[in-house]
Amino acid sequence: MSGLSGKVQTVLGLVDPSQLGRTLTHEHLTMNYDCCFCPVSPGEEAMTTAPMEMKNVHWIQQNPYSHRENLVLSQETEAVREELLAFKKAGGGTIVENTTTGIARNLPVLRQLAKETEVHIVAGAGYYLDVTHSADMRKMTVEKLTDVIVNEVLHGADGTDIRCGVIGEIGTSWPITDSEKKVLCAAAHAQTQLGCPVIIHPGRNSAAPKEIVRILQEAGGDVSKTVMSHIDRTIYDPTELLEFAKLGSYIEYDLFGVEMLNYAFNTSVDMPSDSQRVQALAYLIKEGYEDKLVIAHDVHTKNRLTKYGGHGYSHILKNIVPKMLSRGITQNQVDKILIDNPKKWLTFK
Ligand SMILES: CC(=O)NCCS(=O)(=O)O
Repeated sequence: MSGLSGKVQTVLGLVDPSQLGRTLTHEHLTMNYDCCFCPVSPGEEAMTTAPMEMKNVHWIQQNPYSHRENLVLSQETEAVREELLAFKKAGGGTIVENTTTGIARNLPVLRQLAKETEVHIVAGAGYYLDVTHSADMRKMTVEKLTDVIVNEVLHGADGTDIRCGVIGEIGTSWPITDSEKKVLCAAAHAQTQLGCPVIIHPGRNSAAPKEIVRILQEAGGDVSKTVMSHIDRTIYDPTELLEFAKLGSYIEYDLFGVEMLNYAFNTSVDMPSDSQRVQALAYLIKEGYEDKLVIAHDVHTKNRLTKYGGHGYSHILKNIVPKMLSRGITQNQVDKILIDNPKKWLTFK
């Protein structure tokens, strides 16, 4: 294991796990999502470049991936700084920033935000979806990819001395591509060397999380120290959910705040509401999984910011926690989900 054992690595250095407090395990503070632009139906093209103003807010909320400017969260550092101060005031402590290579990770901005707001920020190592993999990166062997990821954690990423404290979000499509399989194996090998947390973005198919766990395990990864993201839009069937839960990863409901009729990336599924997300958490708690749940908003487009009429980074603390309590989830269970589980996951072995 590395010299990081027993610590959490933030963009400002190592901290004792007891310092983290309430933690959102999957957010973005600066990124660019151009790679996932969704074309609109004929006749609606003008909306893709419509100004981000009040009369267009509802359309953008319903079609977030079809509005060009909405995809450029990296232009909103000032608004994000204000939001982080509000998050801290609401009782928040730590944000895991999941932006990896391919969607414009910007570590100097993360370090600046952490200094200015005193929110702990943990940055992500590794690579996003296949669609963002460069020609050079595709030529790399698993061993070379492992070296890159290990280096991002031990020495710093993107030519900086700013170190990542988690591997991911590692992007996977469905079906998982060959290049993504190589990255998953590299993530598992790097995790074995470092004893570090890993977080995965599964493809949009209920079979995807299980298949990812299989690949990670075969490569020697520690699934008990891995978060499976976006379960909200991936596994709906309660029986399938329990089958997946048995595999032992953390289960992340991370689209809190998203209320959307048609989910453009997979129109065959109905995106759950926040109330349904809380019901899913209550169900998994009843089935004995309170030690394996983590939650977040996965802010990754501008419309999610309060500046644009969105819910911001404090929605969980201000609105979802009271809802959880009103639906029979105890304060002790809330604290596990927001404090204890993230702390355990983020601490290097
Ligand atoms: C940045 C990112 O990967 N967000 C996930 C969006 S999705 O709709 O849940 O796939």
